[in-house]
This record gives sequence, structure tokens and C-alpha cells, in this order.
Amino acid sequence: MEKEVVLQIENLSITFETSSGQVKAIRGVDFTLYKGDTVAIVGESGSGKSVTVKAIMGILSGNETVNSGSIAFTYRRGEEVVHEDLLMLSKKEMRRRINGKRIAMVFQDPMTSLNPTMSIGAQVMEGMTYHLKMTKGEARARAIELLELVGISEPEKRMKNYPHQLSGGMRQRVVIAIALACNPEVLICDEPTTALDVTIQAKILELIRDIQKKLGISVIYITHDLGVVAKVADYVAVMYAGKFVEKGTTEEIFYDPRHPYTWGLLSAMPSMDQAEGELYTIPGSPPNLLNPVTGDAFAVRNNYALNIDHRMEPPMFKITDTHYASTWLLHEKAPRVEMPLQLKQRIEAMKKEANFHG
Ligand SMILES: Nc1ncnc2c1ncn2[C@@H]1O[C@H](COP(=O)(O)OP(=O)(O)OP(=O)(O)O)[C@@H](O)[C@H]1O
Repeated sequence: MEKEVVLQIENLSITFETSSGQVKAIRGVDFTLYKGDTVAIVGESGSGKSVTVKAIMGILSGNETVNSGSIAFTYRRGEEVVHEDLLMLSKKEMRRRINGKRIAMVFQDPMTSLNPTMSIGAQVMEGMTYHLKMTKGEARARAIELLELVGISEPEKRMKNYPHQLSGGMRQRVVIAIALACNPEVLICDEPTTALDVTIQAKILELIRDIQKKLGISVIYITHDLGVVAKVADYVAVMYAGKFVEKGTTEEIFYDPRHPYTWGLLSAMPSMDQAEGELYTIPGSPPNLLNPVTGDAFAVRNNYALNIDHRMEPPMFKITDTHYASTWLLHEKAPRVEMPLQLKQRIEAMKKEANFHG
């Protein structure tokens, strides 16, 4: 069966005007999200993950210029199938029709998304009375259901609580309930567990996964933690210096990575069996996007860089129908280069554990 496309970003380029010059934050991004899938966007700090999702939500800061591209969003309005380019909507239209209604977001720190002066019940109900025009009674009944769905016990009692009366994990559950209130097509999670301790993290990840399956919504997950990716994602898109450099199913990215940057990320992933201090870090740091990028932006940090990497930007090479990578190493005339031996061994060990979500 043909999968339905929910979001399709094509050739998106975004620059920011700053006092030090123009920051080329997003440099030609293509990205497809299908109905019911979870895609994780991974990459180091500054790679453009947040700018990409802020562009989808229409919440960029105002000093940006969209130089090219489109963000096509497909959704149902009753029986009708609607296609819209989100970049063509005003901020007001985004707030009224899309943001928080059809595309909802869960941020890193629940305290910044919750209003400390409002009961959690009122906050869960707010979107339903505003966007869905529900009566107070209807919204209340649905809010109780939602709190139950996200694993909050005695939801009727909890409705009256204020955010400070809940633990961090419980607050993030409330934020998820708010995000789900208007039955969004897309849920965007921006590092939703980094502010929480490890055991709570695992529970929240599981919750998001369960809800995604139950409701069949599409999820975009932003993180720099590959351990999280393995637990939640069907697909992974690896971002570097404002571009996607490798995309594939979670299995393809973890078991058969092709871009040296992905090799670096996987090698740098902490694992249980590793003694402290042994952990690999990718040498150098990401380029300053105030300066123009020539060739492959990762070349200067890449031990496997070819001459051409310093001069010409690699295209996306196709490996399978779902797996693509942008590295000259995949060119038919490139020398044969294998991933580092240590990573190979690591992958073999991961395969034995095979601890991907089921
Ligand atoms: N409003 C802005 N004005 C100027 N530059 C910006 C602005 N917002 C983002 N940038 C720049 O755009 C680039 C991409 O930033 P972005 O926040 O998307 O990275 P990220 O991958 O989400 O990182 P992190 O994991 O730290 O959130 C960075 O170089 C950042 O400094």
C-alpha cells in the first residue's frame, strides 16, 4: 500500500541577518514525513534541527529570510484532502489553523511550556475550546481522557493541580496531553526528555511511542542522542551544517551507515559497556555558518575526505529505496573506504543486542 505523505519539505534554504553578517542556517533541505511514521532528526548543536522545525511551525524569530523552498502539508478537513504550503501562510493563519491544532509541539522543558498560574485542567482544555470550539463540559471530559491516556492517575483530581504540584515527568506528560488535545496530524518533539532523569526519560519515550502507535499520528523527533533515536524512530535523518547528509530507516543508519559524519556520531554514542573516559568524540567543531561553505561541509573534520570533498558539494547518492547519503565516498570512482574497525565491532555488538523498538 502506498504510504500517505503528510509533510514534504523541498529545497528549503533559510538565512538569518545578524550584526556579524548572514548566517546560512538551512542550506537546501529535503525531507518527507509519511503518515504514522516517526522520523528522528539528529545532529550536533547548531546543525539546523530547531530552525527546520520552527519553519514548519511558523515560529521563526523574524530576522530570517526564506531563500527557497516549500513545506507542503497534507491533511484532511472533513472529507476534503487539503494541500498547503505552510511557508505561504501568515503567522496569524498558522496560529489559527495549524500551530497547536494540526501540528503540535512538545519542547524540552515542560516548565517553559506550562503556565504556572493556570490549573493543568484549564491548560489541557484551552486548545479544545479555542480551536475545536468545544463547550467547557466537552473539553473537560476529553481533558480527563487525555490525562488518562498519558498515564496520569486520578486525572479528575489532577485537573485542579498547578504545574508546581507535579514532578518533572508528570509535567511533561501534561505537555504531551496538551499537544494531543486537538488530534494533531503531526507531533514534533524537541529533545522532550533531556530535562528529565534517565528512568523517567525511558518512560516518556515509551509513552510517545505508544501514543504514536495508538493514534497513528506522525512524529518528528529532534535529538542529538542516538540512544533515544534507537528507541523511538522508524527513520533517521542526519543533519550537518544546515543539510541532511544521510537518511534511512533506523536499521540502515545504525547497521549500515555510509556518511563519515554518521560514523562519527555512532562512534561517539555512549554505551553501557564502555569504561568512562574512553568515549570517542568527533574532532574539531561544526563550521561557522556565517562563512560560505565550499564542498562537503564535514570535509575539514573528516579523516576520510577526498580531494573533491574540499571543492565540490556531494549530491545525495541512493543506496536503497529508503537509504541515501551525501558523500563522495559513494561515487562509483571513489576509492573503497570502510568504516573504522572499532565502529564495525560496535555495530556487530549492537546487532546482537538488537534493542530497537518493536
Ligand atoms: N534567530 C537566529 N538568528 C541568527 N542565527 C540563528 C537564529 N536561530 C538559529 N540561528 C543559527 O542557525 C544555526 C542552526 O541553529 P539550530 O538552533 O537550528 O541548531 P540545532 O541543530 O537545533 O542545535 P541545538 O541542538 O543546539 O538546538 C546555528 O548556527 C544558529 O546559531
